[in-house]
Amino acid sequence: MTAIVRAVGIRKEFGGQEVLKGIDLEVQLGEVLCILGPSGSGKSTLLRCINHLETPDKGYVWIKGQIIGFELKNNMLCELPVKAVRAQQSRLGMVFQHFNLFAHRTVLGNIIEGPMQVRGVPRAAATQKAHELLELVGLSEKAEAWPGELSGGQKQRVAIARALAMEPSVMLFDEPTSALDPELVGEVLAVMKHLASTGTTMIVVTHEIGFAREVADRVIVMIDGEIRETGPADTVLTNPKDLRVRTFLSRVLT
Ligand SMILES: Nc1ncnc2c1ncn2[C@@H]1O[C@H](COP(=O)(O)OP(=O)(O)OP(=O)(O)O)[C@@H](O)[C@H]1O
Repeated sequence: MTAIVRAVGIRKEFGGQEVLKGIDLEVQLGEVLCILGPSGSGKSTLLRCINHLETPDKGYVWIKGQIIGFELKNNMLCELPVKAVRAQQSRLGMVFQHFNLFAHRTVLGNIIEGPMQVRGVPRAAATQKAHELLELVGLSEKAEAWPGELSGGQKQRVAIARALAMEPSVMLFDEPTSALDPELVGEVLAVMKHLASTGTTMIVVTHEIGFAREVADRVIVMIDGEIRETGPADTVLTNPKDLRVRTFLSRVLT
């Protein structure tokens, strides 16, 4: 097995409150991992520590064997300069709850920006790839549209295409459907299901238990900054051992 993501001993506190209490986690090549848990249990913070949008107070994350945010100099770990961290982050496709599209760029402009600016891909190649990705997310006809002309579901599909354009090693989703009207959730989950079926390595923070049950290779449940349960979706969702996980699931499954 090949671990694409390895997190060891991740701790994070905000204002004296410990939000992550020593998280160890591995994600294998092609694996879909869903992170579930009550509001405030630290799911988003864990995701943000994995891609170094938050620097853990303790612990380290390796992406494809390379430690993120640091380099080894004279046998000592030193913080990397911001630009080098950005380059590392570009190997992690991040999809946020609130899309974060550039309002003053067209759909196509949003997708080609990263590959051209960060990876130096020529415009023609970036444009061709963007059209392929728009087809993948079912939005070929929207290439020249502005974000403001799109529904929430369409915006999120563009955000997924934009993340994929960077050819990331792993896709990170932070509650990608939470900001959507209920009738738009399905179209985004369908794109994510398709990605999962193509072997994309994915870490998904979600409240969509149905998605986790259907798509996840593995589920973890976080409670109060700790992983309290981990295993195949069916086992965790139908027969959790941890009492607090059982209480959480009984609330969300009814
Ligand atoms: N930048 C920050 N500054 C201060 N506190 C923060 C920050 N980010 C997160 N927190 C706090 O850390 C705790 C965990 O937040 P986090 O967003 O990781 O939880 P979550 O499980 O993703 O919750 P939700 O499902 O509601 O999104 C919360 O108490 C939150 O208020």
